[in-house]
Amino acid sequence: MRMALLGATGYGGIETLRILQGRTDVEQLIVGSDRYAAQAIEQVLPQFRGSSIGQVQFTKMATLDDFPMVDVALLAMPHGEAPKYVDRLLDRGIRVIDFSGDYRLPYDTYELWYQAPERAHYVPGVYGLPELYRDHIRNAELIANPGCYATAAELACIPLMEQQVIDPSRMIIDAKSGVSGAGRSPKLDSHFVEVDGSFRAYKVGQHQHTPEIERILQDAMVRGSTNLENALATHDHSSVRVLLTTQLLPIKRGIYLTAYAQLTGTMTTEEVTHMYKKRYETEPFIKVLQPGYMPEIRHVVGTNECHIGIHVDDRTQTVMIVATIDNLVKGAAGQALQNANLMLGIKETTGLEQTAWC
Ligand SMILES: NC(=O)C1=CN([C@@H]2O[C@H](COP(=O)(O)OP(=O)(O)OC[C@H]3O[C@@H](n4cnc5c(N)ncnc54)[C@H](OP(=O)(O)O)[C@@H]3O)[C@@H](O)[C@H]2O)C=CC1
Ligand SMILES: CC(=O)N[C@@H](CCC(=O)OP(=O)(O)O)C(=O)O
Repeated sequence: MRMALLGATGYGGIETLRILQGRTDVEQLIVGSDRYAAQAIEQVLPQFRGSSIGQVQFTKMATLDDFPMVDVALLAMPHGEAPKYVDRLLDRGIRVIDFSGDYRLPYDTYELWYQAPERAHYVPGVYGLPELYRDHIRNAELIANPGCYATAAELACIPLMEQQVIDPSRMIIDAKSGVSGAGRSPKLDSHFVEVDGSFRAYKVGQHQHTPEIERILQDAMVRGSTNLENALATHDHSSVRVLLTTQLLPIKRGIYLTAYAQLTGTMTTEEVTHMYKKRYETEPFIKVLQPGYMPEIRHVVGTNECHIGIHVDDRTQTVMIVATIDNLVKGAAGQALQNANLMLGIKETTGLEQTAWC
C-alpha cells in the first residue's frame, strides 16, 4: 500500500501513524505537515523513536503535486482545509479519504451547520461507514470519513431504523466525548484546567453532527426496508429527527453515547438484542452485549470496535441503546484505515485488531 497522510500531526493523524507503524504492507508513506516540514517523525513525535516509520520526514503540503504517486491520501485537517487538496489528488488518480465534515453533507446543509464561508459547492463523497456502505466504499474515489459522534450514533441506531420498530421523528441522543475529540490545536474550552474535575454540555441544539446522523439514519431506514415503496411513502425526507446533546468528559479519549427511542410495538430487551446480533453478526468490529450488560469506554479505547448495550424499559416502551467507541480510532483513524483496506482490496481488518488498553 502506498499512502499519503496530510495533517499528520493532529490527533487523528498521529493515531493513523500509530496504527500504521505495525504494518508490513506499507511500501510508501508520505506525511504532510507545513509546521514540521523536513523534520523526521521521531523528532516531532518521540513515541515513534526507533519505530519502522520514525525516520520518515514531514513534507510541505504545498508541494503536493510533486509527491510520488500513492494509492490513497488521507486528509486529517480542520474543516475547510481538504478542498484545497482534493481535486488535485483526484486529478492525479489518487483516491482520497477526508476526516473532516467537508464532504459529508449536501452543500446547503453543510453551509448551515458548519457556518461555512462562501466557496465552491462540494459534492458529498461516499460516506465511509463500512457497516452500511461497504460495497460503495470499495469503488469510491472520495470518501467522507464519518464524524466521531455520528459513527457511534449511527451504529447504535441502524438496526432500529432498518427494521422500522421505532418512531423516528423524536429520537434522543445523549453523547459524551473525551477531550481529544476537540483536536490538538489549543483552545480554552479544552484546556486541562477548564475540563479536569468538571462536566458540561456544549454546542447545545447546534452540533454539526445532527444533520449527518439524520441523513444517514434516514437512508438506513429506506435502504433497510423490506417494503421500499411503503418506507418512501410514509417517511418523507425530513422524518428522522434527532435531538443530540454533546458533552465533554474529563478524559482523553472515548465516546459514551446513549440513544433513546419510542418503540411502535411491544418488544423485550431480548428481542431487540437478538435483532442487533443478527444485523451485526458478520461485522468484525461491532460487539453486541448480552442483556444485562452495558459497555464501558475503557473496553474500546485503542481499538476499532464499537460495543453496544441494549435495554427496553417496559413501563415507557422506550428502547435505550448505549454505544461506546474510541473517537480517535473507530471515530477517525481506525475507520479511515478500514475504508482504505476496503478501497485497496486488502483484508478489511488488517492492522486493526488491537485489544483495548485497559
Ligand atoms: N479528534 C477527533 O476525535 C476527530 C477528528 N475528526 C476530524 O479530523 C480532522 C483532524 O482533526 P484532529 O486530528 O483532531 O486535528 P486538528 O484539527 O488539530 O488538525 C491538525 C492538523 O491539521 C494540519 N492543518 C492544516 N491546515 C491547518 C490549519 N489551517 N489550521 C490548523 N491545522 C492545520 C496541521 O498541520 P501542521 O502540522 O502544519 O500544524 C495538523 O497536522 C478534523 O477535520 C476533525 O474534525 C473526525 C473525527 C474525530
Ligand atoms: C469533543 C469535541 O469537541 N468533539 C468534536 C467532534 C469531532 C468530530 O468527530 O467531528 P468533526 O470531524 O465533525 O469535527 C466536536 O464536538 O465538534
